[in-house]
Amino acid sequence: MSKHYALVIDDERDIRELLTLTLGRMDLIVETAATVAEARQRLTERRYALCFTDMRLPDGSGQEIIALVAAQYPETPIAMITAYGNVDAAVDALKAGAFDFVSKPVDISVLRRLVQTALKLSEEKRAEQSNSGSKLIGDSAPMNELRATIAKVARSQAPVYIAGESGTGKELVARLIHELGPRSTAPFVPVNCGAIPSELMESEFFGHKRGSFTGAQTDKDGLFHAAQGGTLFLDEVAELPMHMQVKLLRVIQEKAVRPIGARAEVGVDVRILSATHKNLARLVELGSFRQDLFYRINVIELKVPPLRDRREDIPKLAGRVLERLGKDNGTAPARLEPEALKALLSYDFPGNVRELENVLERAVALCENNSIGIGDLRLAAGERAASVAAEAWANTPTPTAGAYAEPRPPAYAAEPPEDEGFPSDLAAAVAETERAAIMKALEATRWNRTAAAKQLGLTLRQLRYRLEKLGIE
Ligand SMILES: Nc1ncnc2c1ncn2[C@@H]1O[C@H](COP(=O)(O)OP(=O)(O)OP(=O)(O)O)[C@@H](O)[C@H]1O
Repeated sequence: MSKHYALVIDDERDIRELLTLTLGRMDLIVETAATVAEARQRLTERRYALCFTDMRLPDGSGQEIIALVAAQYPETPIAMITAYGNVDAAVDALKAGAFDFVSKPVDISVLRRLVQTALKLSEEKRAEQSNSGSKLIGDSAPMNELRATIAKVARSQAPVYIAGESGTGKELVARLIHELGPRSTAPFVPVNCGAIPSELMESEFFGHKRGSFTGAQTDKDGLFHAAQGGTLFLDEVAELPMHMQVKLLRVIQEKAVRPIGARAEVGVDVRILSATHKNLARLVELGSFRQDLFYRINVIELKVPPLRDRREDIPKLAGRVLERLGKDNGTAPARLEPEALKALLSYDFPGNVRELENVLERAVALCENNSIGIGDLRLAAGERAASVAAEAWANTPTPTAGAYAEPRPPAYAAEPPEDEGFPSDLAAAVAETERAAIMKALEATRWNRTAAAKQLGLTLRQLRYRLEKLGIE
């Protein structure tokens, strides 16, 4: 069993030594701090299985530390060391979030019991956290393997690159890596790199100073700042334009950002996770993604398998989705008729789990008597389903039709404007054309957003962004 660490915070050297000795005999590795400042520092350095703090410290109070631990390190039990008979202080400590207290002079048998309880508590908290792994549904061999890898990489601080088709659960995986790791109490900040206009990217990522460009009316913190101490998840990382790739590489190497218009750089402590449904290694070969950045973000690569490679997970996933939809609608979960389940099991799901969710949501709305028949699923014909998504991966675009090339003309023929005159409101006219094109693609694909995005030469994310912007449900 791995050893547990304990932190003893007391300005009296005798107490520190006594507790170090006693706890050491209980197989704990003890570290000490004599001030609030030192304790804060220690707490950022490691996860303690247990903490003890004195009430009065030269630069603050034990209460302060208890509140800090309760808020930021909830998995660490903390006990207050109080003067004998000081009931009020003990009660206050418990109210602030301490799990127990010990009175001076310390009684060794009381201390022993307290340590045992604390360690149990600490284990329970950890188990609770690792339970969040159950958010990832599926018991197939690839999913079990994925879960084990997630648990392993969560402990490391290395950048992880999550590869996999659209809708396979890459963002979910990124969240789990964050939640199961030591940064779980700090923010998880997801960024869709495909949805930020290129000219705003630098300011979004690094922030800006007031007046640094037209429109910069106030100081603004960037995404790196928002993720300080936590995790920044770069989704659709293949969509980063070249100039941002260079800047990002620098930030990762220097661990510092310089907001636009600022003189000095600011240090950042952020773990980088990234994902794309494209084949990033191919994009590197084609020259549209920098190799040096690829190596930096791809220290560990994690592959999320497509749903058609783990069909045995479909019934459980469908069950969970139907349960959730039932709850949302205030009804019992809809039932899948055997034929419908059979159809789901043999469908290819180019849009993976997200498509399964969409298919079921539509089916619940269409079905009668809360029972989903094969017709309610409206699955696309077999050949069409044959892996639109897999194509995005395998046929990663040639340099001319690449991620940074001009968008391809859509597969449907855009109709030339009937009137040769100028529109009186260009923005509205553009939005109208965009809406018409999107609606046409959606109807042609029976609202299969993955397939529609493909037809429009967009990523699914880009399509979703536009749907939201145009208010298309
Ligand atoms: N194994 C899973 N268990 C439960 N839900 C899942 C699983 N995989 C995916 N999902 C659900 O499917 C949806 C899509 O997942 P997510 O957004 O993580 O996919 P993605 O791979 O990041 O997609 P994209 O490439 O489009 O960004 C989400 O609602 C997510 O909760």
